[in-house]
Amino acid sequence: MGRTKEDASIGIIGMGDMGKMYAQRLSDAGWRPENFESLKQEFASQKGVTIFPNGHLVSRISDYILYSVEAGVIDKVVAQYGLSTKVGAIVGGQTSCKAPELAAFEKHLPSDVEIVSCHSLHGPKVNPQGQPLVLIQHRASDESLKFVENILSSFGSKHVHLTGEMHDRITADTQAVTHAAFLSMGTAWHANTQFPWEHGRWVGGIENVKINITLRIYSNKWHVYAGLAILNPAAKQQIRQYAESVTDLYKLMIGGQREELKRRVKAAGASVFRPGSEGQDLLLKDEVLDRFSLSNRPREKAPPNSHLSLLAIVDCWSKLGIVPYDHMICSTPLFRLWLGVTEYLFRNQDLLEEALDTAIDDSTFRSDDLEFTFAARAWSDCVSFGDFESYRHRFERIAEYFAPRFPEAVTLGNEMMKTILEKTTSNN
Ligand SMILES: NC(=O)C1=CN([C@@H]2O[C@H](COP(=O)(O)OP(=O)(O)OC[C@H]3O[C@@H](n4cnc5c(N)ncnc54)[C@H](OP(=O)(O)O)[C@@H]3O)[C@@H](O)[C@H]2O)C=CC1
Ligand SMILES: O=C(O)C(=O)Cc1ccc(O)cc1
Repeated sequence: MGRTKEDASIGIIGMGDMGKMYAQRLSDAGWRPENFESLKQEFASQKGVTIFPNGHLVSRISDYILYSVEAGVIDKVVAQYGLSTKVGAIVGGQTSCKAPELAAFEKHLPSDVEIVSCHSLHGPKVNPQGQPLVLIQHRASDESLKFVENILSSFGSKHVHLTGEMHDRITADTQAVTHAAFLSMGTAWHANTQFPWEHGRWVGGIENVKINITLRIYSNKWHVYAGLAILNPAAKQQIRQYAESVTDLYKLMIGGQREELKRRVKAAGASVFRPGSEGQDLLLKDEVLDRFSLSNRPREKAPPNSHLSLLAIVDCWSKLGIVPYDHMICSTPLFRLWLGVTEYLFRNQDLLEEALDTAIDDSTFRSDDLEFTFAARAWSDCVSFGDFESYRHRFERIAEYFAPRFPEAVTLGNEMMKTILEKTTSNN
């Protein structure tokens, strides 16, 4: 078709956080994205960006059109603008779950339109340099794939080529279950009316990661997490298994079944953290993690914690036959942190023994773990029922509780991510 990136016109439909990030980065590189009227002001000084009042005007003049809207409305939005797509253009989407996105493209786009979708595996505030960027050549020539790769090359991201189906399976393993764990932590703290940074029980590196990531998620938009969990069929099963693992381990803890608990957790650990990996560097180290505390309490020795959330993720991975290291190439920053803290616990035999003995002998964490168990099951039900409104309600109620600390948590969380990400690239 003879398109070159120099004279290509790039259209973005959905100028939210991700759409704006793409617009800024693509225009820096000399292309033109667009959107609607209210953004004119914001982008007035950004060279190469034209804001249009609607997706029809974007679609009819663009060579590559990227839908960056909420996953739950993708069908409606493509139905709305799809027929205005320029003849012979390429269309893609940025939603976090590809099955509904690709189905919407197939259903509503004219047959001369090619489809190359994408997914930046990080949030809008993370530098895309070196982060994974999934590309899906769904209905397109090799030449058109190259054209899109060329356009997005200015991000400096690592291109990962997958089918839509592979993408959804991997992101269910990496994203959906990770979010379920942190959402459950926030729910449990809220249920016990705790702000964890105000307690001596949650000090130290692992706890800093738990608190900062939980607040980071709740300070974000609910629909991002709801969409990628509810619309991805593989996610339901993963999240359900996580809730079952939490419940089973909690029952062993309150039943005082020390030997059975140790046997089960260690067997799961052996299948996830394969023998022979002992000599390898840990993804995260305590001196790094210790720096990022929301608490102004003096740093004491971290008190023992049962770490139910971490024991359960390893049990869950083991039950589903998931080896999380296999997904590093397609991992998000949060997943790498989550794997990092889990590995930190499981590759330190003393720490793991201490957590397991604490779970049996020390009742300090019982009520927290009880609420965590309820929370994991409730999030799993919410996702299984496919209920966006109740997801939104649960999410926003808890977000409101933590909101006063968001500004501080986001600043600290960004710093923590930046430092830790330098040490945990997706190559690890
Ligand atoms: N945030 C993140 O960390 C990441 C998000 N994603 C995915 O990217 C997509 C966008 O997410 P994000 O930018 O965070 O969410 P936002 O809510 O910030 O952006 C979504 C945007 O789509 C717009 N929109 C909805 N319907 C239409 C329409 N008919 N015409 C034009 N615009 C429309 C919304 O406008 P309005 O507000 O006016 O309704 C909003 O600006 C989602 O599918 C998400 O899953 C992918 C990677 C990371
Ligand atoms: O890193 C994470 O898991 C995030 O929460 C940010 C995020 C959210 C949605 C995506 O589709 C990709 C990245």
